[in-house]
Amino acid sequence: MKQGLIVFLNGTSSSGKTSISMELKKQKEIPFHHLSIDDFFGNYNDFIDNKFPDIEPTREVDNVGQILFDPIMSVYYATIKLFSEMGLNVLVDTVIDNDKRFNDYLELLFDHPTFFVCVLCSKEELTRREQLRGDREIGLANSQYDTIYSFDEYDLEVNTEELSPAECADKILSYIKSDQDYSAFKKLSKREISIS
Ligand SMILES: Nc1ncnc2c1ncn2[C@@H]1O[C@H](COP(=O)(O)OP(=O)(O)OP(=O)(O)O)[C@@H](O)[C@H]1O
Repeated sequence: MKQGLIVFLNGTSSSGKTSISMELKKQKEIPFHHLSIDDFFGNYNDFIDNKFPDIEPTREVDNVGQILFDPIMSVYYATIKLFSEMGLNVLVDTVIDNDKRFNDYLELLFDHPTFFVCVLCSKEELTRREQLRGDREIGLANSQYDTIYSFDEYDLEVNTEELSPAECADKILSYIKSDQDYSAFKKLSKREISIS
């Protein structure tokens, strides 16, 4: 049995990853599961932000985020891998916002078919979308920009300022159906992590 294809959508917040994922899920030719990091953190955002609506904590803990963050990421990684092992195609909707995270993904996916897609958008348009959405901090995408778009290898690039989500999804599907290789991820190397 073949491993499931991992379509890895890399782009800043508001670049359009979820919108493309929804279009890919809508079509029935190639079935996909959508694995969004936002869904994995959904229940825990208040803890991470230190907001406790009901009962106030009686002790201070500095690294609440860290205590929860790493285990949640591990569950996310394990789910991507498990789905692919089960022969299910997955849409990985996340942000690679630091080098350690990138190294984790490289280690996790090096022996799985990984289609690395750059979901690109200009800084001006990202800010415009943040203002329209109202549910993302203004400037978040710009603060992530240089790190997230620092990779020089992709199998495919989609520009969400020029193409609608449906057109981006079509481009991704055409690539998959063309039976071209998924080689970008394998060409990337682990990054040096500086310990300060
Ligand atoms: N191709 C596109 N053209 C125009 N607007 C778009 C396009 N793709 C997404 N948008 C708009 O941009 C906003 C963010 O889209 P979306 O939620 O898909 O981004 P995202 O990358 O998943 O963001 P996040 O990582 O913050 O969850 C939405 O308001 C959406 O309607």
